Amino acid sequence: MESMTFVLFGATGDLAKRKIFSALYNLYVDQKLPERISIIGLGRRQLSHLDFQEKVKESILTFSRRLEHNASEMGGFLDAFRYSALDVTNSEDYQKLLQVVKQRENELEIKENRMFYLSVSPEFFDIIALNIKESGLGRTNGWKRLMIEKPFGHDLQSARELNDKLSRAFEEEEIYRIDHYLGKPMVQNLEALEFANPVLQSIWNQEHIANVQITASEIVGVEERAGYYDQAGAIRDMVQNHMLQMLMMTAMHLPEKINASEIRNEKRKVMEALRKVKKEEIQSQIVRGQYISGEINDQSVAGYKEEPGVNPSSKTDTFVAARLWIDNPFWAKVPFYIRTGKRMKEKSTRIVIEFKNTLKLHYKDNDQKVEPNLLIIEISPAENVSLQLNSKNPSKNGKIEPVRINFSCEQTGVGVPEAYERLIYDALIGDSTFFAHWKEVELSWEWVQPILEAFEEELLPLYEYQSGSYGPDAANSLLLENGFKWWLDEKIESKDKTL
Ligand SMILES: NC(=O)C1=CN([C@@H]2O[C@H](COP(=O)(O)OP(=O)(O)OC[C@H]3O[C@@H](n4cnc5c(N)ncnc54)[C@H](OP(=O)(O)O)[C@@H]3O)[C@@H](O)[C@H]2O)C=CC1
Ligand SMILES: O=C1O[C@H](COP(=O)(O)O)[C@@H](O)[C@H](O)[C@H]1O
Repeated sequence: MESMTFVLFGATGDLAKRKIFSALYNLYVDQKLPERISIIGLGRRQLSHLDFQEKVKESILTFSRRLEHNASEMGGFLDAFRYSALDVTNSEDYQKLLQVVKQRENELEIKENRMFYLSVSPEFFDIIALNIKESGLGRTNGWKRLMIEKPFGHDLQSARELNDKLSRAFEEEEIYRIDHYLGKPMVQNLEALEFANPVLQSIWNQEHIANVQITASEIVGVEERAGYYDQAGAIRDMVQNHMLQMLMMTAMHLPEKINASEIRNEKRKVMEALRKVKKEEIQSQIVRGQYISGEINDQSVAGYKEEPGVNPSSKTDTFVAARLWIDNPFWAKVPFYIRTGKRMKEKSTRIVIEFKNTLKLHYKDNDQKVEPNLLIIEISPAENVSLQLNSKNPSKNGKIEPVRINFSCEQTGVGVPEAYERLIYDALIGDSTFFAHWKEVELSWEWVQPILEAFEEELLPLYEYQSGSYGPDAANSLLLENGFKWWLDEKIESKDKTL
């Protein structure tokens, strides 16, 4: 790999501490960083290089997936780090930064390849890009790249404005928009699952599939992020990005060639075919909810409005479910259901593909209930693929019962790279397959925009749901109306109450 400089804005922040330093360290230990790399951390506070290196070390000891550390390896890694105090709004600080970058490039004989990682509040994304351009940091005779965290905009207009500003300093192919769900091994595996298995490929369409269900449920509540979350809600925090990315990865068509631009092209086509929800139809296609107090794992937890920092009369959605239709020949009659929520019964991200149940007809004259075949892709915390088939149970007089066949794909553990490692590595080698292209982001905002407006205009109810439940009952009705149910939910919980 070519030598380079990695400039980290927000190096004193939470994300750097919990994810980025460990990811870089693990890449270093796995020999996936260039031999010569200069890593420059930035933040407003004053820190010496040594203090900063000590902070990096502490983060790694606390958060790295590795349990054992070799002292000389750690020393070699920390040696790459320098710290420079910089206020992102102060253009003179970028001149100082340029000098530090150049000095290290000279010392280490590093090519002018520069990666800029923005792990700071999104309000700073545009000013930083502008200053990178104007200071000369972006004028290199190597490559330059920008890695950018979410959220990318607050709505369609702000996302477009941000993109316009970024594109004055960086070309689209130089921008790596992180969606950490695209770094999850099983999301990356979706592509192979379909395309590398002709048996699945041949039935991955509306002729054989009855519906697709994508769930991302969380046990945690809003935690310490009320300031951000109360303005965002589940629709911006999860649906606009992670849920729609999972939908694109599931529904995209096999490209002629499997490479970044072809895959992103196919994903874009899915979004272009995604039927827009008209405002007057939103109430019948979208369900929103907010958690109230309840019990999770035998612990009482507070309701959303009682959480620190949340407006006590907040109407923010902490749960969203939706029925979506993709108007193309592959998926025309297949409903896609998505749901995501905080303070739900379990932490589970999964995709369930329900196949059409033609067997019902054969068994209609006897008492036999035949369940449909399911393909269950568990993304996290378990990573697994299983197939639900039907089989005779000899101990029950040959009664036909569903059985699950597991193809264990467990990819966790100390030896397996985490999402941030995969994504940072891909960006370092210039592979943008698992980053969100601007077109995907824009089309996602276009789909979400009328829903945001309907929420603001109170065009649909905000259902309460108890913490520790599967969300409001109305989310079950979305499926029941088409004769389906959410698979893998143990039972349907209490009746809904509107706020
Ligand atoms: N934390 C997480 O788990 C996740 C975070 N993200 C995203 O990552 C980004 C960073 O989040 P997070 O680390 O949690 O945020 P923090 O608030 O913990 O850190 C913010 C960082 O920005 C720096 N900073 C703030 N103001 C300035 C300024 N004027 N000039 C220079 N530096 C400044 C701070 O440094 P100092 O105080 O020294 O100035 C600090 O290093 C955000 O976009 C967030 O949405 C995305 C997914 C998950
Ligand atoms: O981006 C986000 O994702 C997390 C959930 O991520 P996961 O990897 O734990 O499934 C969510 O908690 C957070 O609100 C959101 O900003």
